[in-house]
Amino acid sequence: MIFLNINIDKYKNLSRSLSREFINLNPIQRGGILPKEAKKAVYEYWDGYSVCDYCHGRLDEITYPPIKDFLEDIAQFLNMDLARPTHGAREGKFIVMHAICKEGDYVVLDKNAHYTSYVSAERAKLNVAEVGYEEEYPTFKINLEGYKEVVDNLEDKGKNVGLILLTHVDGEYGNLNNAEKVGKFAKNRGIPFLLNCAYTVGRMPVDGKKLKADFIVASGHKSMASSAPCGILAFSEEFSDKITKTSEKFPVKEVEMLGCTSRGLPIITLMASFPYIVERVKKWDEELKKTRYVVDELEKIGFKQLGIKPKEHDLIKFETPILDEIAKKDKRKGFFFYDELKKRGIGGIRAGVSKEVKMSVYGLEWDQVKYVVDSIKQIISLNK
Ligand SMILES: Cc1ncc(COP(=O)(O)O)c(C=O)c1O
Repeated sequence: MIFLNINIDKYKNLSRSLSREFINLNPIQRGGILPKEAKKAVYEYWDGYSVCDYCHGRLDEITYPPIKDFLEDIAQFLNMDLARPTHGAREGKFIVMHAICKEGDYVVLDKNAHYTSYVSAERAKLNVAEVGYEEEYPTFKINLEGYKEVVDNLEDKGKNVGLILLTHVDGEYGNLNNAEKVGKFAKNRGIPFLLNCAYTVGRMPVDGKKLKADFIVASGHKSMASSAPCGILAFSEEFSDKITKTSEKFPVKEVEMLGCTSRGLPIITLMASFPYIVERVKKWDEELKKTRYVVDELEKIGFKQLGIKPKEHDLIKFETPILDEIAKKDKRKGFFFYDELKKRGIGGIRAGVSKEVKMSVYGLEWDQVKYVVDSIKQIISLNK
């Protein structure tokens, strides 16, 4: 038999090298840590299509577990009209682009947009046009006024702009954009507006109507304390016909959802974490205090924060010439920092990188935040 050549030992006893006892500073992972209530639900729902016990044809209509209610509640939480589960922010973006744009249309997006915004557009056979920076190094701040110029230029050339996309907070610098400004512009021009909230919904309060968003995409595993892959697409009533269009052959199934999206454990964790999320976004100011404390303290020892100052989001990117100097002398090269942090029970910093580091202390207790700062200071003073 062919499969006898497969070495299956590596699949036995899968264990995670970054153990749960570690303080994980990886910005893409800090917002996805499950509270204990959600961990308990995992035991009940870990089998395949576990949410489908009482399904009458469509995921968003399931009443037990309460997916139907949850979608109404999450829409309300985001101040949007309707919501559907997705497998993540990227799937939400693709759904919107595919449902509302025509092949060859332009998506106008910010230069800090995530790669998945570009790939979604490519998959939907759309073109992209970028809105650039007001300032490059060191803030990499997007010139929001630039949306008008880019749209005007395209329209002057007879191109159709099918969608305006803004990354609410980008994954490179953690810059928070004034979404309301872009939302108002989009409304005035009659162009649908998609706000990518992968890094905001579930971490900080987001009010879709205030920001004039027609669509909000959120990421369960990045920012809503859920297992991957899952997310939310919230949208306004105006676009519901296109987003929720049903199949001709299978009239109960929504085409853009390929019938049903998150049909098992991830959506359970998303729902089980919802009460926790509702509470934690109220503590956003405290999270910003922790973030700013880290920046202030580490700038004292030669780190330089990139992106807009003061921080309005927990993702911090530092330029770290001091680490680079040490790496040049240390036999472990750039790996010394990762190695020294690991000895102190801290993980999530990319191994081998010494010129720039990204980190987040979102959701850590103050004593843990101080421990991280003190550990980094100690590593530098002992190794330089
Ligand atoms: C700004 C931004 N958008 C989208 C994503 C992708 O999110 P998802 O995995 O939910 O598709 C990321 C991931 O890092 C991101 O930083």
